[in-house]
Amino acid sequence: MIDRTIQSTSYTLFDEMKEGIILVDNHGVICYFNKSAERMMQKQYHLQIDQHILSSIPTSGMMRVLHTKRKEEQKMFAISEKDYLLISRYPLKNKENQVIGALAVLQEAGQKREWADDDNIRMLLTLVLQKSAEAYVVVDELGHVIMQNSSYKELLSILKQQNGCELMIKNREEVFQTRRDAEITINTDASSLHIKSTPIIVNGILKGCLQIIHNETETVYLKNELEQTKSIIRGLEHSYQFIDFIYHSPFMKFAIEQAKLAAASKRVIFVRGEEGTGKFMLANAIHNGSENKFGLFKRINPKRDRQQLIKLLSKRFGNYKGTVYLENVTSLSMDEQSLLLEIIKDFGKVEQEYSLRLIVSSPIKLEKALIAGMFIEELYDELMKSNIYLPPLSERKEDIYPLAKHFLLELNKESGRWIGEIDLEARKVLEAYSYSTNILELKAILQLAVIRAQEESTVLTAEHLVPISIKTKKEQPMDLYFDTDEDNQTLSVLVEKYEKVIIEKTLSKLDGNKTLTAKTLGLSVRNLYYKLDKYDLN
Ligand SMILES: Nc1ncnc2c1ncn2[C@@H]1O[C@H](COP(=O)(O)OP(=O)(O)OP(=O)(O)O)[C@@H](O)[C@H]1O
Repeated sequence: MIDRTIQSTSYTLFDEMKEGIILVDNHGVICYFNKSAERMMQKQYHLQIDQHILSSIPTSGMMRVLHTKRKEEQKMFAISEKDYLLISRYPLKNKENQVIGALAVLQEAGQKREWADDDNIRMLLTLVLQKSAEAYVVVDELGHVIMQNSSYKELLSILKQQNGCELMIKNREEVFQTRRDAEITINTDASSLHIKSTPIIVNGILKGCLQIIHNETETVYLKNELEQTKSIIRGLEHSYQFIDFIYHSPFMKFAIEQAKLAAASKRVIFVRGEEGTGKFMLANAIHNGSENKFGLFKRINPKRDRQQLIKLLSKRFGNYKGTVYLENVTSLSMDEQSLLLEIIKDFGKVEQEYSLRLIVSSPIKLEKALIAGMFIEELYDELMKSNIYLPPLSERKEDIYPLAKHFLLELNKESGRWIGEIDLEARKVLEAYSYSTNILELKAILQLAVIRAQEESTVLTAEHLVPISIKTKKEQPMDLYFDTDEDNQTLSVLVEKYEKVIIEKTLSKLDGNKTLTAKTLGLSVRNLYYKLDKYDLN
């Protein structure tokens, strides 16, 4: 029970207060409430002395305070959907610290505010919008601007240039019609703006629209930068200059001179040459020697890079500021050839301004395809107008030795060896060899030779050039176990015997490497396996 003296002195005081006061005993029974409390509560609740607080206010927190013995300050309490009270509740304790009741102090918190009508909220919103890096504009249902932030104002000049204001209105009208979010992106070479419009609906009524403009120009710029950097890195991996070419032959000298001239012109260039003669290397050097050198160098193999090929043939590389290297032109279908012909003709037109540089190559003699009716004659004529021929190593033997020395140096660097010399016999062997894949094969042979050479070797000898030694030996009398005078042996038996010994010897010389053995003997790996099985050499 609440002390009677407290009661009498407090009640007179409480009656005068504008705050509402409600007092309950330790059981939660209402002992007192002042006029302010009655007035504040009457919209929803009916307070009555000697009634339990939960009968008057079912959601009251007084029982909790009695139980926890802890005060609660400035808690929001809803009287109706719009009206709120701020309530502080205090446990009342006697001298023995026993809870004898609880006191609630009620203050009016006012009405729940309408977003747009309330100055404070408007101020708060404006502050948030102003601080945002995104550009915002809020318009009412008639399209009048209610709020806009500084980022939006900054973007206005770009928006105006790009027809952006009209597009924003269109986007907003779509929102008004559908009452759903709508988005649009405005892209130009210089900038990219993404606009998102959201309806503002209050109590089911459309009040306006919030438009957020995200300036992606910087992102796009950074993306482009990244692409360019990547392309430069990619380029560096396979980047060639004219000075990287090793040659002594007049043929190559002529080809390089032609290529330098071609790099300075805008013509479509056709590079001809057998496999591994340096067509890619030359195309890349032309790119790096041209004004397109900062653009990407795209290599398109018609069989592998279908999408890129389609892009090229449908002229979607129009303003591409790099070089497209289309290799293996003979593998294009006739339809594709005629599209390519159209593009090449376009390049020839004076009025046609192509920033793209196009280099086409073919590893086989086009004449063969032409005679077989597999190549469009007009395309052949067009290509041949500016063709550069890279001869096979057999036609420029004087290049073999300097090339071999060059690759040897590279291999030394890679493997930490020092084979600085190629002896005379090895040189002769290298120069006499008939390379089927030209410089590619020369490189492979030297690679293997370095592996085979002793750790401390400083001179490359013919002994190290295994595949070549064998091929050369094939032309000369061979030190194989083979006797054609043997009686009672048919030719096929003799051939098989001979074949078996050759495979066995080659395999052992190549340290059991089946791929190289197959390559050296001109067999497919599958065929070699078949023969190994047949002669029980596994
Ligand atoms: N004159 C040269 N000097 C130095 N290296 C060369 C020379 N010619 C070619 N190479 C090298 O030989 C290898 C084969 O060259 P590339 O790939 O350019 O030949 P390709 O004719 O394009 O071959 P494919 O017909 O297989 O496409 C490359 O590693 C290249 O760097």
